[in-house]
Amino acid sequence: MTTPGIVAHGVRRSFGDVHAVRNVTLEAREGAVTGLVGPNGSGKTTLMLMLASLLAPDAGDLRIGGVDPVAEPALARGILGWMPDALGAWPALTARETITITGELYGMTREQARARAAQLLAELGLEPLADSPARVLSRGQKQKLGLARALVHDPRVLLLDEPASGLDPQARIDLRVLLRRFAAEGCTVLISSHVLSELEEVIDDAVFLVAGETVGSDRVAAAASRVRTWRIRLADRDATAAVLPVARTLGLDAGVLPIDRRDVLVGFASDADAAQALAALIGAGLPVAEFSAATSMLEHTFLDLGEGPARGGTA
Ligand SMILES: Nc1ncnc2c1ncn2[C@@H]1O[C@H](COP(=O)(O)OP(=O)(O)OP(=O)(O)O)[C@@H](O)[C@H]1O
Repeated sequence: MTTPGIVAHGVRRSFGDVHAVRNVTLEAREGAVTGLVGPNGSGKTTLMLMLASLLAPDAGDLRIGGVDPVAEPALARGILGWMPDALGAWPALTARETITITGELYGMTREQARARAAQLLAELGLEPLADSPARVLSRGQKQKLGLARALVHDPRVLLLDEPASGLDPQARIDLRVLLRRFAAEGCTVLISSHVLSELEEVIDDAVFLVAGETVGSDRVAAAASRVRTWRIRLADRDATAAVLPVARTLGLDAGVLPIDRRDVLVGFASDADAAQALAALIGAGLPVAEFSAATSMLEHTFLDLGEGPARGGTA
């Protein structure tokens, strides 16, 4: 395999009787952000560790920027940046020292590493904490330091395990901008997250992992195309009063339409059907104040693949 970006083929890894990764085949393109989506315990971290050359697979092939992380871990580590879900770093070192030493471990001179640390501290908004020991940083600040560490040697491939957990809304937006810029420069990003709505805003592609196995594209397409629920709200009445005119206009039985707070919920098989229904409601003179999908496409697909998600919250 010589394809740049990230490639995994038939990858397996067990811990005793636990088959953490049973059969993973995926490709994450260069110049794109790929989301790794799966429920708790589905094998995401195990897979990331193997890609990061920190855990050997029992079977299968891996390539990071064309390099085999099993056969050539040092070469692979020069290409990839790895951000684990929790920063396991030296608590007594300051943020600046942490980044500088990491840079030196990647072969930079002290001067180069210091300059890079100053640049990353500024870019990630960590300057006010640059000289505080890592142990006093909040969870979100530690996440930023973990990201700085992953970026220190200017990697071409970025592996991020739950990078947004603990970040405030502004920091999440900054992370999104940074990842998009990284991809626009031709790099490869693989990112796992439980916050599907957020992931959807940053990714180009998604890979679904269920019980240690990547889900094939036809199964994903089938899940994505199943009936999806939409929220409909009328401006001049509450949901109980809206059910009847909405159902009548759409030719549905009012008795079977669920209500959620101020919204009437209606299932549509496709975006085209939803668009047609919206046109019908407006055509009937109903004051439609809201007409939106109740779940993001990613969440909808994930739910339909038969697993419960960790919705909305962070890990
Ligand atoms: N070192 C280990 N020893 C034994 N079992 C392990 C080890 N690491 C992971 N596992 C098991 O492998 C499975 C996959 O774990 P993994 O951490 O890869 O899942 P995950 O998808 O990252 O989960 P989460 O979303 O909760 O972070 C789980 O059943 C876990 O208990």
